[in-house]
Amino acid sequence: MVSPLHSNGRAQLREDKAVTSIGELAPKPDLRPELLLKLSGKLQTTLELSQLLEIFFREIQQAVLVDGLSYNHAGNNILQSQGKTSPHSVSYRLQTQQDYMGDLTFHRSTRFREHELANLEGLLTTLVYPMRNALRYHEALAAAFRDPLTGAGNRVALDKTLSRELELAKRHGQQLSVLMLDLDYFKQVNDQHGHSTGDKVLKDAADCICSCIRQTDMCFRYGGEEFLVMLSSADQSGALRIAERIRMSIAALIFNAPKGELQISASIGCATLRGDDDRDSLVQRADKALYQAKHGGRNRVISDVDMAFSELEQAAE
Ligand SMILES: Nc1nc2c(ncn2[C@@H]2O[C@H](COP(=O)(O)OP(=O)(O)OP(=O)(O)O)[C@@H](O)[C@H]2O)c(=O)[nH]1
Repeated sequence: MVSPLHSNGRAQLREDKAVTSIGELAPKPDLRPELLLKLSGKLQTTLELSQLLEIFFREIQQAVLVDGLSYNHAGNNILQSQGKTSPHSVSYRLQTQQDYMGDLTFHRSTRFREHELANLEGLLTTLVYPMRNALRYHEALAAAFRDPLTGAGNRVALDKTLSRELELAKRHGQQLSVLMLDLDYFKQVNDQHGHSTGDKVLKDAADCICSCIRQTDMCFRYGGEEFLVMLSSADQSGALRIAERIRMSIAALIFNAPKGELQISASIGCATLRGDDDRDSLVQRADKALYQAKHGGRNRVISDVDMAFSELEQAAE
């Protein structure tokens, strides 16, 4: 089903018009069956959402000239666009009886005429099922890279992402920092409050970390109660600031466990990319700093630079 959402220009007439099928909209589409057949065939050649939108945007130009196309699926955090935005736009919601498949907006410098809107609606019917398949593929891929308990990235995602980001940071001379974070005395949480409370604590700690970082940063579950946070474009002082914010936010969490209120803390090791680093050396320095934070009493942040200083001091003694 394709439902008009909102629009401007002449298409404004359609605002709030609830439709249950294309057939209810007047006028009827004026599209060559061969065009629809060809478009349908091309849309079935890919499961990649961006490619699907690219094909759709390119092929519909034969029937209706459009400057740009944007696609938004808030639930899946997807926002994609083709071409350019223009003053006039018309939006449609794509859905079947079972699935919501996002909102699509067409942009143009001139108003859409009624027969063009009817044609767009006709063209959109070819997109519904390929879009559903592309979304399922997208969700399956996302699930393969996500830790099911916490929603953080898993180790597979970490391996892929960190190598890529490290290469990019080096090539563009940008900063990159990582935080290695471990919840303190987590075994006691499980032992005293039960495993399901432990699971809840892990999930809330991951949410808490994500709420302290930017959208371009990423949080991965590294192991049981250990997380790695990748901070793009963050130098040492920026990374320390974020680490401290995370530490304080986790310490402020209050859990209503069956045996009463429970609070937790986290120790964090922080390392910033150096010229001679590879993925392993960067992570190892963050891990070493985390070890220091644990041995320094826990609930604290230690950076690789602090660690280097204390090693120098020890050597001088
Ligand atoms: N509930 C729950 N517990 C987990 C999960 N993964 C690992 N754990 C537990 O996390 C605990 C980690 O314990 P330790 O490695 O001794 O660390 P700790 O008690 O946090 O002590 P420090 O790190 O030294 O502060 C173990 O009891 C694991 O069973 C999980 O997915 N859910």
